[in-house]
Amino acid sequence: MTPSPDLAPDLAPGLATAARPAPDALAAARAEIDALDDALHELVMRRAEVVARLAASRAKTGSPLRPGREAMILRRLLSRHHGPLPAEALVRVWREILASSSAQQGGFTVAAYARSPEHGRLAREHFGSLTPLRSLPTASRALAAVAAGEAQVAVLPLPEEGEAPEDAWWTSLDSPRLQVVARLPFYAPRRDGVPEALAVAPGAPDPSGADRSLLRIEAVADRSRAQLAGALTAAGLPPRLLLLRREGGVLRALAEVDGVLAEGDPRLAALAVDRALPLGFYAVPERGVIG
Ligand SMILES: O=C(O)C(=O)C[C@]1(C(=O)O)C=C[C@@H](O)C=C1
Repeated sequence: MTPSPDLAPDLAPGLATAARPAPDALAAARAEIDALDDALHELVMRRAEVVARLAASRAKTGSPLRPGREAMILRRLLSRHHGPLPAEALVRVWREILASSSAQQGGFTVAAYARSPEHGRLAREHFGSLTPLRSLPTASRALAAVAAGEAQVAVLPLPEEGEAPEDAWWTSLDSPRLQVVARLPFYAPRRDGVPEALAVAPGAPDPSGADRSLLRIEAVADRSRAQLAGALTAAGLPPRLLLLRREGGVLRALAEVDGVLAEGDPRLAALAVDRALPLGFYAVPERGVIG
């Protein structure tokens, strides 16, 4: 006779015991989880109250959104993180907390030029699942939404060598009015081949302690990549990356340099080019350990 499915565990009692904890062990684990959830919930509510007090005080001026401070918080938590919870899950939880914390201080809308679905997902994951997100068909429309105050931050694809002219948003970024303030994703150990994005917002970002800046260079006379890199290095700004575009007799380059670079920096005066405009900076993303 074939045993009924209900009777099957009795035929392999060892297996049934291993798969299911004894009822009292299950109840005890759940009671412990309930107590921990209550403790976590208390702390999350207390955190939101501190943010509300900060918002009500005049201690903070400027944008509610502070990507540099957020990066410092995440780096600190990642450096103390251990145990079975994946670091990516920790970051996802805190991205939601930080996004709602910014929203608590006045609310914000993201304008994303989602060139691919992955770009849209990057914006959503970074700025939280509850944040209003407008998906716009071009980079210039996303930037215009921020310039008009309809959105507080634009998410745009990371610049690439040889991109289409309409995608090369950095060539016309109206800095220092709008500046690059973050690079997305902030934490991504397993993102090989997945695109990255930059966030652009009004005004200057806060330094995070480990930052990289973007600098737009214009030169009327043609220069080779090596000549431009040499000029930057001679001015104390060795480029980590240099994108070049030649359009209408003007050479435009985008240099990525270590540290914080802002208008008035003496290294800019030492730079032998026609025009050099800092476009903002971002916290160096944490790439974590792959595995
Ligand atoms: O530190 C601040 O300025 C805050 O507003 C607090 C807080 C946070 O929740 O920790 C919220 C939003 C900012 O983007 C960064 C940090």
